[in-house]
Amino acid sequence: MAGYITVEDMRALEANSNYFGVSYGELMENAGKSVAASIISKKRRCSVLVLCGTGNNGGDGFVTARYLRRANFEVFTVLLGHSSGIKPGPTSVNLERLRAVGVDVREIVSPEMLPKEIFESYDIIVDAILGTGVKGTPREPASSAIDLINQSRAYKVSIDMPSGLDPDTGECAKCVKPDLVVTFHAPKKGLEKYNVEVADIGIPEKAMKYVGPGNIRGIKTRGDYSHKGESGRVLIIGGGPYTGAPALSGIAALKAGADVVTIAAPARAADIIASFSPDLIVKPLTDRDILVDEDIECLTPLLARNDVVVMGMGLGDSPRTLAAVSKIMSVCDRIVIDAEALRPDMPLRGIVTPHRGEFKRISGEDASPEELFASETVRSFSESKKIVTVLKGKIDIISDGKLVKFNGTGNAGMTVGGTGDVLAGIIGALYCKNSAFDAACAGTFINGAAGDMAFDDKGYGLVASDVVNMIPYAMKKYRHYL
Ligand SMILES: NC(=O)C1=CN([C@@H]2O[C@H](COP(=O)(O)OP(=O)(O)OC[C@H]3O[C@@H](n4cnc5c(N)ncnc54)[C@H](O)[C@@H]3O)[C@@H](O)[C@H]2O)[C@H](O)CC1
Ligand SMILES: [K+]
Repeated sequence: MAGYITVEDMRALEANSNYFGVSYGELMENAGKSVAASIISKKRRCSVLVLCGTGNNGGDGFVTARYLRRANFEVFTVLLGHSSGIKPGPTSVNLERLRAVGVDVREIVSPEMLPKEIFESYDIIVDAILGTGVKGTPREPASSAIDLINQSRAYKVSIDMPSGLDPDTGECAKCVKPDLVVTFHAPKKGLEKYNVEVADIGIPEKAMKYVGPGNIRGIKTRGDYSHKGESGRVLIIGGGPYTGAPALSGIAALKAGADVVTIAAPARAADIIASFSPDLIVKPLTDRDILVDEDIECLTPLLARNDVVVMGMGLGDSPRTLAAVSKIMSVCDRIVIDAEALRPDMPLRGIVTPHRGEFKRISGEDASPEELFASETVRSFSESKKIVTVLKGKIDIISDGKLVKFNGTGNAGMTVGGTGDVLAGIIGALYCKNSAFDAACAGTFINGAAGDMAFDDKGYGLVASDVVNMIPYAMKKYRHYL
């Protein structure tokens, strides 16, 4: 059996499935059909009572009832609630489809209305009252229905999970005690002690392997009650020969949700960077032109005050600078390392964001994107260094040494300079409040999605600052994707 899956992971898969082309309605159709098939494979034609809640678990029940009816079972359906309480979507559609094939669906809104005798007059009872959306102890009329189901001698089948059970923990203040549970896609830890069948409901492989809206929905960023600084403080150590790169990273980090972004840059570059945006705090370092060892003293309090460091972009590669970079890197644990700082002799940590050439420099592996896509090169490199790697390409490859995810957002217009700096800034912002792997996956998806929005707007004329401007729109579009 596949490993256990959590409710949160299932919701992410559902959202990704919808995004990659298999709709909630199709998933529900496959779910209900699989429950009916399981019953038909075990029981000759007989009478079935289907009890449905007002959520999608109930929707699965409506589909199950329709397939059992089609197989000439005698089916009676009870909706525990009023049909007006069903949200528009696959569940309401399937209620109508069930009624359209002539199956009676009685709406029961209070326990007194429950016809107790029917719990003893059907051979099978299908429990489609509550699934992963249960919150707390079952309320009426679900509560009384669960009691009546448990007192019945009928063969009891629970859809997805016994109604009332917490699928992640198995806790159950009051829940159905089924003979069989037909759950979807992968087993849940809370079902360990039940007789469980796992049904494939057609979640596309892309939904599992690629980053999608389902991986964004759980990302923590600025909340309604956040105080200044709570959403993350990012320190960018960059600039010197180049001034645009750290500025792009800094503004991208702000637009991705960081509260405060400080850019530490050599003196000459600092003034220029500060002129790019009033939103950036810029800290000039000691040397006019490059980052040097002497800067480490003044950087130390900044390193302590910030949640995440993003380092590399625009620093240049003078030996004095690289020596300082190595020392700074060795004292940071939440760091995003990009561009010139990506070198094999560096104590790489946190998250690295190489393109193909930089990946060859740090790993010695010069494989084509196709080979890398098909190989486990990135995973094993990440495992060996105990870091998260974002290998940028047409398809980005993200790994923490155990998991591998691909990202398909983005376009050829993003080969323009600076988009890597933007990515590093977005990931740095998300890394303030999320795990390295989640920040890397979500940041890569958002960066590409912002690039796609910029491409829609400007075609191949897009520049990195156009991508930066689209970050809030991309986050808004995909964080509420359900
Ligand atoms: N994961 C998948 O790929 C698929 C899952 N499907 C099915 O969808 C349910 C989850 O549906 P959801 O609408 O999120 O929640 P539920 O139907 O479980 O319940 C929500 C429903 O119940 C009411 N409710 C919540 N708590 C209580 C309570 N303590 N007492 C009474 N009523 C409660 C709430 O108000 C809502 O009305 C999943 O389990 C699968 O069965 C898809 O259909 C197929 C793909
Ligand atoms: K159920």
